[in-house]
Amino acid sequence: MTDLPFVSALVQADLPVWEQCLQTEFLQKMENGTLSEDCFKSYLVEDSLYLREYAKIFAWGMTKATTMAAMRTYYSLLSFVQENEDLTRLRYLEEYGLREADIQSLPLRPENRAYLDCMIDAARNGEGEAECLMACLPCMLSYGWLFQKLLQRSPAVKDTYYGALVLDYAGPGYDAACRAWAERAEAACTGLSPERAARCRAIFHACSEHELHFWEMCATPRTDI
Ligand SMILES: Cc1ncc(C[n+]2csc(CCO)c2C)c(N)n1
Repeated sequence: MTDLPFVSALVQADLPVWEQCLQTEFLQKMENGTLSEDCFKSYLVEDSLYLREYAKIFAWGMTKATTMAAMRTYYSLLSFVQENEDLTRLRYLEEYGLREADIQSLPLRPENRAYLDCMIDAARNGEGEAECLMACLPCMLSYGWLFQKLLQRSPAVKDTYYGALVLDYAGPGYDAACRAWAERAEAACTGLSPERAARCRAIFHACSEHELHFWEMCATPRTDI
């Protein structure tokens, strides 16, 4: 991504945070095959709630779109999230006897709520596409980076129960999607005033930190499912 200077600099600056994500108890256990199904089930439930709310970031983005190109970015992101995020997750949920409809009334845990509030605030109160995309990007790019690393370091993970999830994010299809989002974010962040560029960097960084807190939270399962 050296041809995307704004986005590359963001990623470089936050690699230490993403490295910390890899060191969290949840991902370490996923990598070495000792993650309990309780923890994983809890992650799936929390993440399903997260993804439902995550869709609203694009809704806020759309209200501010000034071009058809921006509109298209939002709806293609929205449909990608709904289609790609859902397949594997719904299959796992089903194995636990959980249907998506059954978990909708569960409360979001505080770390999840705080992360979503941060993203929604950026999309709702930011000036436009740049802020909205900065809020979404760490979630998208960190997953690609994390699961590629995990698979490189421990190829045997693909033969574990969690292999399907890892492969979803570590493959070339997901990588190509990340590249397309990064290009879109680069275009949205090119030529911003220094003040606005700094605000965008702060949003990206805050969201990377929230990803870390989300992984940390997942080491302790929910007690209400
Ligand atoms: C807490 C949390 N953070 C990131 C993702 C990953 N993710 C969410 S939307 C999206 C883009 C389309 O797939 C990606 C990669 C997740 N599932 N849960």
